[in-house]
Amino acid sequence: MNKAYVALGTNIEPRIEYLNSAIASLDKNNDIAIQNKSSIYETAPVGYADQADFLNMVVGLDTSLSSIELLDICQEIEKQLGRKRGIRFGPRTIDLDILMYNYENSKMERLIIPHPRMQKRAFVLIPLNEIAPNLIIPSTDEPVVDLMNKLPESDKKDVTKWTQSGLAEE
Ligand SMILES: Nc1ncnc2c1ncn2[C@@H]1O[C@H](COP(=O)(O)OP(=O)(O)OP(=O)(O)O)[C@@H](O)[C@H]1O
Ligand SMILES: Nc1nc2c(c(=O)[nH]1)N=C(CO)CN2
Repeated sequence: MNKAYVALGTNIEPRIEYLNSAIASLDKNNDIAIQNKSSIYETAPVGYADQADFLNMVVGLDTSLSSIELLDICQEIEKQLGRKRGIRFGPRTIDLDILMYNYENSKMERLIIPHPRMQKRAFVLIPLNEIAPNLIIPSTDEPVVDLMNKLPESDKKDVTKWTQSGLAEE
């Protein structure tokens, strides 16, 4: 069995429905078993500022799929949920990024693991830290908690827990 971490992001309404549908689609795949889920965070857009806030979260899963087969499933779910490719880093109904696959450190044409931008992203490291603080990221040899603590305060403050009621928790 292989262990993978997948980051989910959405900034087109209904954001919560897109997250829930993507997780349900992953979980109903016979070759995937979701083991843990982070809280959902509301996050300011990074990379391309002129767009709506995102909801982000991370799931940990066990899978018998290879990393490329898992990427195919993630891209299929993106397609089913109406993701259109447009502006780089721009708005999307759902984005599924493979952060880690076992302790692989590999670059293929379609897939780079660990995800090349994860170490700098508060919207990835804060939820990942909730479910896997001690996970070592091979390209850096550092655990998630240390990478998260090194993020600038200004990035961390743009990531707040999201609740259905709309009342922020932190
Ligand atoms: N670890 C990875 N997870 C998902 N896609 C990846 C990964 N590494 C490389 N890719 C490739 O990146 C391509 C572009 O992905 P995508 O359009 O989701 O990028 P993006 O969401 O705009 O940016 P980012 O990857 O920074 O979140 C995909 O077609 C996929 O083949
Ligand atoms: N806050 C936030 N910003 C982003 C996100 C995301 O998921 N959350 N995804 C992006 C796609 O690459 C670009 N910018």
